[in-house]
Amino acid sequence: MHYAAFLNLRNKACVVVGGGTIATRKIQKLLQAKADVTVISPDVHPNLQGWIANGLVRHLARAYQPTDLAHATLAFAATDNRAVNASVARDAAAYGIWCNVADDAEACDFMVPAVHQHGSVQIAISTSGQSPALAKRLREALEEDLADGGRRFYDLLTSSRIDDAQHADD
Ligand SMILES: C[C@@]1(CC(=O)O)c2cc3[nH]c(cc4nc(cc5[nH]c(cc(n2)[C@H]1CCC(=O)O)[C@@](C)(CC(=O)O)[C@@H]5CCC(=O)O)C(CC(=O)O)=C4CCC(=O)O)c(CCC(=O)O)c3CC(=O)O
Ligand SMILES: NC(=O)C1=CN([C@@H]2O[C@H](COP(=O)(O)OP(=O)(O)OC[C@H]3O[C@@H](n4cnc5c(N)ncnc54)[C@H](O)[C@@H]3O)[C@@H](O)[C@H]2O)C=CC1
Repeated sequence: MHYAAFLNLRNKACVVVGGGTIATRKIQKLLQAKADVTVISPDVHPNLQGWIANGLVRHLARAYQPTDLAHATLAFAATDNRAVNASVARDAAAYGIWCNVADDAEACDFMVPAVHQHGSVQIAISTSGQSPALAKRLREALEEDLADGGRRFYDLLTSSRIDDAQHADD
């Protein structure tokens, strides 16, 4: 079982290796958290290109080098090359920083959950890395229910309140 936590990444140096679809998804969430993002990749996804042009993301347009992690707080290995991702994870460990590895749940120091957000409330869903597609489906089911009035979700909250009250009487 992993330890669930919400990170304050404001102004923290986050280095993302790889600039494709998955890197772009991770970076979108990092920008929402006001992290200081550097992406290292010879080419980048069009959305990422826009953020780079707007000065929201720093881009090193080349292949990864081990010293790229020297001043990072967190590392994200998100290339389409397993060996490169494994090197990023190894180098991060040598620098004593935590690494998310997009193609290897076992190698992750931390994993990114599926998140439903409403204002300052966030509901994060993880399957402990066992089924990311299920985490996504659960988030979508929650969002569909909430868009439809949230009856199932509120029923669940109410029933757990009753359980809590019963336990309090024990
Ligand atoms: C361990 C983890 C590491 C990490 O990335 O943090 C990881 C790992 C892997 N994902 C893989 C596949 C897919 N992942 C998704 C989607 C999401 N994956 C996310 C998180 C995580 N994915 C972490 C565990 C989270 C947990 O605990 O459950 C989400 C929740 C968050 C996010 O990425 O932002 C986001 C949904 C966001 C949302 O919509 O809410 C989809 C569907 C899609 O993309 O539409 C597919 C195709 C699935 C299919 O086709 O079945 C593979 C195989 C890759 C390969 O070999 O090709 C690996 C590698 C492995 O499993 O070892
Ligand atoms: N964790 C997750 O949620 C998911 C993970 N994946 C995994 O993520 C990996 C990446 O997927 P996509 O983003 O769709 O691939 P993609 O092909 O869109 O992007 C790969 C990126 O890696 C870059 N790259 C390749 N070698 C590099 C190097 N040596 N240094 C720096 N950058 C390098 C490329 O320039 C490209 O920008 C896939 O291989 C897959 O295994 C796939 C689906 C979901």
